Amino acid sequence: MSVSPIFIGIAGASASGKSLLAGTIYEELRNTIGGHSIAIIKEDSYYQEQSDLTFEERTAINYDHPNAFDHDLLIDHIDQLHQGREVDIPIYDYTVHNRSEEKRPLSPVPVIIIEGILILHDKAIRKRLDAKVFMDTPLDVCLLRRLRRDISERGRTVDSVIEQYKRTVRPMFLEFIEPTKQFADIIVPRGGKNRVAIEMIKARILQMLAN
Ligand SMILES: Nc1ncnc2c1ncn2[C@@H]1O[C@H](COP(=O)(O)OP(=O)(O)O)[C@@H](O)[C@H]1O
Ligand SMILES: Nc1ccn([C@@H]2O[C@H](COP(=O)(O)O)[C@@H](O)[C@H]2O)c(=O)n1
Repeated sequence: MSVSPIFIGIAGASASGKSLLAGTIYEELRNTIGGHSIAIIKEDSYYQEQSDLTFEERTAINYDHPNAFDHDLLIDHIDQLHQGREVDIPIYDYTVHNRSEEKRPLSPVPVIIIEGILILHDKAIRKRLDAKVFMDTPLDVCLLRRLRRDISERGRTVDSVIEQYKRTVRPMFLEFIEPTKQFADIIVPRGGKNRVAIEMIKARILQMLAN
């Protein structure tokens, strides 16, 4: 019998703790429902393919605008998984601002967490989610965390992180990301280590699985 997954969406500013929250729920639920019962999809995997552009051209792109994502492909993958079919998820490489050659096959599993800055922006995605979470972490905290992470993990410099923050990250957060808080079922203050929020989301997932 094929599985029709439950989809949980986690949105919020860059470096607000979406990946940490998703990873924590994943690790802790694995112990309860089994490792083959839960998976994470990153919206970042669906940044537009842009091999036709030079590295300099790709560096100049606004990666915080909804148009930077191929949401149609993400929607198609959600629907395929919903129908019990395996999908090939692109793998994104931030250091070159492009998809890599490889893909990650994902079979339908009972619980799929989808996390990304604009996961609640698109109505067509929202209506496919069974629960919607928004990380409400203060922007100054996000900037400090992003600075550290992007330098150690995404090949960036202090100057490039600050320049990008002023040019796109902050303005696009205010224009496109923060307004999606209204669509959330659960708003998580402080970030990915909020224990009460983690327990509540896990309990809700287990309840949905039982029904
Ligand atoms: N509550 C927290 N306390 C300390 N560090 C955190 C916390 N939440 C996230 N981080 C760190 O901040 C960085 C960004 O978090 P991440 O979960 O990757 O954010 P997002 O997925 O929203 O971009 C990571 O290095 C992560 O380990
Ligand atoms: N080539 C890229 C692609 C994306 N970004 C930034 O990533 C942020 C979203 O990812 P999070 O894990 O931080 O939620 C987004 O704010 C983009 O600015 C990038 O810097 N380079």
